[in-house]
Amino acid sequence: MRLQRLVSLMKERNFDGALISPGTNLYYLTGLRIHEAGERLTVLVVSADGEYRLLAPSLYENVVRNFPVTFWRDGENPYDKLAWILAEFHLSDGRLLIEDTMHADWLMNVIRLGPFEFYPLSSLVRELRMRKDKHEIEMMGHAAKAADRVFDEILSWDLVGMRERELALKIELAIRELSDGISFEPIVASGENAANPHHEPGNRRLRKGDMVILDYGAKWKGYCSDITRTIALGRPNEKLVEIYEVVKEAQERAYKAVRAGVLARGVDEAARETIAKAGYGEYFTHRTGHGLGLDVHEEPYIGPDGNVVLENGMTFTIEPGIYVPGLGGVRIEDDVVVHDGRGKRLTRAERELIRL
Ligand SMILES: CSCC[C@H](N)C(=O)N1CCC[C@H]1C(=O)O
Repeated sequence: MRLQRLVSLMKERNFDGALISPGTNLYYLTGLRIHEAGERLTVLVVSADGEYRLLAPSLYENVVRNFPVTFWRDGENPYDKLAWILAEFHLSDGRLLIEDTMHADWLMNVIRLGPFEFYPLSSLVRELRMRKDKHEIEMMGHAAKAADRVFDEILSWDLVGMRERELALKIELAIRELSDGISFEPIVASGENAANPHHEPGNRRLRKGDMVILDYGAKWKGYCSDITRTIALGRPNEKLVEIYEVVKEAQERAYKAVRAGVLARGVDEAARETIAKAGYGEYFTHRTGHGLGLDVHEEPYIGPDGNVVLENGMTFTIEPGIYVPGLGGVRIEDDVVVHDGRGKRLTRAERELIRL
């Protein structure tokens, strides 16, 4: 059980306890899918002795079953109950791991409960989550397939004249039809807007001559995909067509650089060098990729500072891009798993330039 693996790591690294609020770590460790209950304190308490208990609002009485839990009702002070659980688990001081995304006001109340030293939970859980098991990779495969299928659908739509935000909504609906939901709000960046890697889709209408960046992802049983394709409408500027080929080459070289045993930054270097040699180094303004799993951005990060040694079972994106202000941009992204010592693409949509 994953919670037991966390407890072993806690013992090994001299942590006394952990407080885990709802999110992907709680889901990963327990299988509990608890939606954020806003301001109502919800937290899993884990001790290095292997005891654990969820403290949750009574709203969840019908949701949390077969799991050790203490409920609190509106009108009660949940921090009194948290203090009792901590006392029961002999956690009156010491080194506590805290979920990185815990609300600051919850944390401020926790701080008052004892002379604890706080550490980010991610410092331990990242080591577990970075290495995916067979089941997780299978789920990511499903999420990636859904993304590929959505791309094929997009190609059948009448894109010229559509507003970026309309297309983003259509993409979102198509993803929801084929999967459990979106990994993040789709990016549709057309024409000169494509020079912004995180462009928020707006009212601009797609027109002939545009290069359009489409970046979106699907979820399957909590696991994310994340794909980017750049397509041409009509006949775009020749410079952008040249840029497309450079980005495609950079993406392929980075993909080929994936090996178990190499540093993540080696993969980044392969993409960065290709783009720099073609003269566009200053226009590649972000890392080459990021780990992918229950979160759309997680370890291992594939950037110039990526010091994780790649291993079988690690999953991440490879997504170099070139962004020229006033002209536009190109990004090509696939999801990759390290399998049998090498990279294997999970997303397989067409990578040659498609002209519609
Ligand atoms: C979660 S929104 C961005 C999704 C996108 N695929 C992405 O991860 N990136 C786009 C530009 C670089 C990269 C990033 O690191 O943010």
